[in-house]
Amino acid sequence: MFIEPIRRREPPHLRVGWIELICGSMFSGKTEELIRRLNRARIAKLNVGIFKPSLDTRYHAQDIVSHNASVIPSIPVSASSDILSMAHPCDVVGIDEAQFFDSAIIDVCNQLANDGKRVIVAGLDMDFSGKPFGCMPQLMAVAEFVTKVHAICVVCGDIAHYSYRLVPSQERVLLGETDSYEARCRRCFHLGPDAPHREWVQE
Ligand SMILES: Nc1ncnc2c1ncn2[C@@H]1O[C@H](COP(=O)(O)OP(=O)(O)O)[C@@H](O)[C@H]1O
Ligand SMILES: Cc1cn([C@H]2C[C@H](O)[C@@H](COP(=O)(O)O)O2)c(=O)[nH]c1=O
Ligand SMILES: [Zn+2]
Repeated sequence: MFIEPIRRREPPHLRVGWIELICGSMFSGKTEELIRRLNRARIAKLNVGIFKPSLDTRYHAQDIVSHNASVIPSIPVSASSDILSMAHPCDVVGIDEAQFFDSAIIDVCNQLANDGKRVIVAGLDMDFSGKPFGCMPQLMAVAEFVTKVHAICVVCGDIAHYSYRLVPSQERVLLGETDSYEARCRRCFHLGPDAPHREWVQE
């Protein structure tokens, strides 16, 4: 488990900020981990701002919702630069689905951290074809802390770090959940549509 660096209450001009990145495949627990860290910051009575790309309307237009139904309210933004002005009063800034943001998100995160804020970003590190997704490689490079979380392969039960797409679209952006994607390990990702899904074992 990630142990948060202590957020001391220095005067704003003395604060040191940083970037934490939470990455992994779909269903790996990125959003749960983001919500966990943000809730702890709220318990510490810090001013927390939470943002997501407005195109992510999958579960809810405004809230961030995990596959396990944890929820936290957020502000949907269409351009990453919108976060800069809105996050001005915040001590802690949470950003979900970072892979969907434009490349300016890297400067935005750096500016927020340079301004003394704790910036916690979650996003998919690879798309459905196994290629690095958008701004994620650059965010990994500039973050002080990177946490890679893993799902469970729904074919064989091993650790999964790929998001296998079940539908024929080749568009990079295709919102969905278990209707359109499966978490798969390296071996089962390459088995394609004929992968033999393990049956439930009853003891
Ligand atoms: N194949 C899977 N592996 C692990 N967790 C899964 C899987 N399928 C569904 N889940 C559920 O998804 C939850 C994680 O959801 P979430 O935090 O939204 O993940 P992410 O943001 O990485 O897509 C898990 O706690 C679990 O309840
Ligand atoms: C692999 C992949 C995923 N997406 C979409 C599908 C979901 O709407 C989000 C990922 O959400 P999660 O919180 O990580 O489960 O991204 C996509 O558009 N393209 C892809 O290649
Ligand atoms: Zn597998």
